[in-house]
Amino acid sequence: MQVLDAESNQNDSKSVLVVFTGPSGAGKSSIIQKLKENYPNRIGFSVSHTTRSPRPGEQNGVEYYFVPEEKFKDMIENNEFIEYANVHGRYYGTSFQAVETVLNRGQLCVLDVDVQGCRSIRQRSIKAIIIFISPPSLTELESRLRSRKTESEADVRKRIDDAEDEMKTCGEPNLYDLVVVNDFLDRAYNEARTFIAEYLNDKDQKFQLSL
Ligand SMILES: Nc1ncnc2c1ncn2[C@@H]1O[C@H](COP(=O)(O)OP(=O)(O)OP(=O)(O)O)[C@@H](O)[C@H]1O
Repeated sequence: MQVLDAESNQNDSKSVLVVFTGPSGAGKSSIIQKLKENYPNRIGFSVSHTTRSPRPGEQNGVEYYFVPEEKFKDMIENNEFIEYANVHGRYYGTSFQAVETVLNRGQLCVLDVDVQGCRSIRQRSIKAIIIFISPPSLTELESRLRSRKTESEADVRKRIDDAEDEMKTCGEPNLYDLVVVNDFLDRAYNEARTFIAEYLNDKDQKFQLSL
């Protein structure tokens, strides 16, 4: 995985936006975590904007850029977001600027985005690799969510319901570059990693976010 190992040589430090998506509990964070562990200097994360209030200890520009709703809406109007969502009345978004900051460091910018966000990325013709992480089955997904013990019973049910719809998007043409079934974590991780490395090997030009 030479191209993923490249650290110091500027010419080898190719950058690309890598988007992971898929149902809650499918294993996106687990796979991203392994990429980060194995390629600590190659993987970067952009700082998102949000209208929610900072929690104790959170700093503006570190965990998030904390902005008033008016400012967030101005940014939407000005097309400054690659994707954004309103979750329980609070806005969250990934700005072009934040992603470019990571890409300009010669890093891969890794995002975890919902299916709607992926559609937005495709509609805007943003150059990105989009990888859908699929659970082996909904039964296995449910079992993993329960074992994680981070959700209430109602939240688990909601996630399983949403997962059924999200899984249907796997068959949509031109939405995802790769669908990885996360049966065994190491195998799924290797499949995603190999795909990214091959993409980087293919593209000689410096990565440009906009067409
Ligand atoms: N291949 C696997 N086999 C068994 N368990 C797994 C596998 N991959 C991940 N898990 C476990 O399943 C649970 C869900 O994984 P993870 O938190 O990575 O999902 P996620 O897609 O990031 O979810 P969310 O979108 O809710 O953050 C975790 O407890 C994780 O340790």
